[in-house]
Amino acid sequence: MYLVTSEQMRYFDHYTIKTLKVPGIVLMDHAGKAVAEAVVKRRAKRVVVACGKGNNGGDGWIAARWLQHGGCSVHVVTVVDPGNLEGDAKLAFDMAGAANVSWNIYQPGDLGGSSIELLVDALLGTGCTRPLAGVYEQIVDEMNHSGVPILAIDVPTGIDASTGEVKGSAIRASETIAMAYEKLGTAVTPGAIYSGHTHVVDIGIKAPLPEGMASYVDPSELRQKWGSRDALSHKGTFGRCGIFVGHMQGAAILAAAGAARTGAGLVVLGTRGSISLAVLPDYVVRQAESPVSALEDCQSIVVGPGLGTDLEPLVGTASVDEMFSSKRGVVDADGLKLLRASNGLRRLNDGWVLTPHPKECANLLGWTTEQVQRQRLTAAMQLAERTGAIVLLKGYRTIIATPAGEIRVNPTGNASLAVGGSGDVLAGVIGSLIAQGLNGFDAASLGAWIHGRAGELAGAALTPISTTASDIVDYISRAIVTFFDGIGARN
Ligand SMILES: NC(=O)C1=CN([C@@H]2O[C@H](COP(=O)(O)OP(=O)(O)OC[C@H]3O[C@@H](n4cnc5c(N)ncnc54)[C@H](O)[C@@H]3O)[C@@H](O)[C@H]2O)[C@@H](O)CC1
Ligand SMILES: Nc1ncnc2c1ncn2[C@@H]1O[C@H](COP(=O)(O)OP(=O)(O)O)[C@@H](O)[C@H]1O
Ligand SMILES: [K+]
Repeated sequence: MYLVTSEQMRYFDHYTIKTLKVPGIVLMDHAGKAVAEAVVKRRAKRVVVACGKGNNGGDGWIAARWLQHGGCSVHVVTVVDPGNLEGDAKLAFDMAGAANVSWNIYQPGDLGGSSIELLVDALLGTGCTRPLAGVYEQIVDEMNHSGVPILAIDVPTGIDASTGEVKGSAIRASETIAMAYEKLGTAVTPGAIYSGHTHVVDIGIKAPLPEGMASYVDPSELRQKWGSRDALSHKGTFGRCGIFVGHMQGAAILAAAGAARTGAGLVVLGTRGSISLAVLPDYVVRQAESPVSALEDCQSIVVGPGLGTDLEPLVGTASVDEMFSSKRGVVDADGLKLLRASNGLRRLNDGWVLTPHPKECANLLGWTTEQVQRQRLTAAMQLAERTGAIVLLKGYRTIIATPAGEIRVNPTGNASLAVGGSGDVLAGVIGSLIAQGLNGFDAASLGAWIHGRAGELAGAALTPISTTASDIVDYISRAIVTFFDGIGARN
């Protein structure tokens, strides 16, 4: 499912109106009617629509007209004098006025009526370009404190529709009705948290899609690229995934388990010393002067899980430098510190996937963690551009960014994954997919999807409270079954 920016949405609107000759008011009528239908579905009978000065407000006036038409008790509170509306929004107001929709210009306290069952946010949509102030800030705060559920039209007011950033106040909606496409800013956090459930409605927009649009990670797209196993395949067909074992061996073994469950032909634990933990016979253990030489023949290397902080002996060694410049794989956790210490984030190839959590991302960029969490999309894109690698920024609605600026957002996963070792499993899963031949972007996307779904399934069966990282590994197989849902697992 595509996720669009404000700029792309403006182009789609423009193309539909100018090239396909569909008048803007027709699109707005479809939009307003879809909102009214969503309100009726919620069985709300007493509704207040808060309208702003742009076309989002126009959608609100039209929704009010349709609600009135359907027998609902509806009232509009507007933050601008309707006499100052322009274009389609003015037409929309005229239509609502002719239908005798009641309205008044917003006065603080207007929304205190205890009989209101639903508020509709038609204040600002994709045109919101600056932090809310004045009357917009006032009404948004009043709506948020009213205790009444809010349905947002297109984008909750105050969210940057392109980036998900919230620069000041913003509407906290329980539901968002998105016109034509979901906006990227309501798919990623923090915007996603303000949007509640987002439903997309078709309002008749049509235009040729530009290259490289952002999207949710989509199994139907990735099923074409991964999972088929023909009769003549052998373990060599599915690659060797190497795990660079450092001092904290438990994390490395979790990564190995994630890699094995995701189908690498062989999982190799490369170590300088010996492995003191019990290792399942599913993995091969190799000792060498450097873990890198033990993993020489691997198609991907997972560096970080269990590496430990004693990086001094590794920094600047020829084998580590050679690994970052010529191999492919995953860099996670302390591997990210090793990468920074080794090459100061010099350019990697996009066969490498960096998997920082927000604090690690902040350290790499020289930002604060709060800054990363406020601007997750920008952070992921900047790190990808700076390093030349694929960046997977962890957390709810994990973002996967390429150096060229392509974006995918992972829709799976919940707080069941918030447990030590969960990230180690993810690194192994992605490393396994790279070893099987997927490119870094697809491997990171599919890995995040499978890992997230495994966490959801484990949490549903075992409760999110008691799900462990090993449980996530155990549910990877079931996650893969749901990945192939509808067509059954490949032979
Ligand atoms: N014909 C079209 O273009 C259609 C537009 N649609 C709706 O129109 C919306 C986009 O309309 P607009 O481009 O008019 O944008 P908005 O309705 O979001 O409002 C933009 C206006 O608000 C001002 N503004 C921006 N940030 C502000 C802030 N923080 N405080 C106060 N004012 C602020 C801008 O200067 C501009 O005047 C979409 O989200 C969608 O709901 C849909 O009806 C489909 C058709
Ligand atoms: N609330 C959540 N919703 C979705 N995914 C989550 C949530 N909390 C954690 N995760 C996921 O769990 C993993 C945690 O990784 P990380 O922070 O590296 O943990 P660790 O270092 O303990 O293994 C990441 O993939 C992250 O996206
Ligand atoms: K809105």
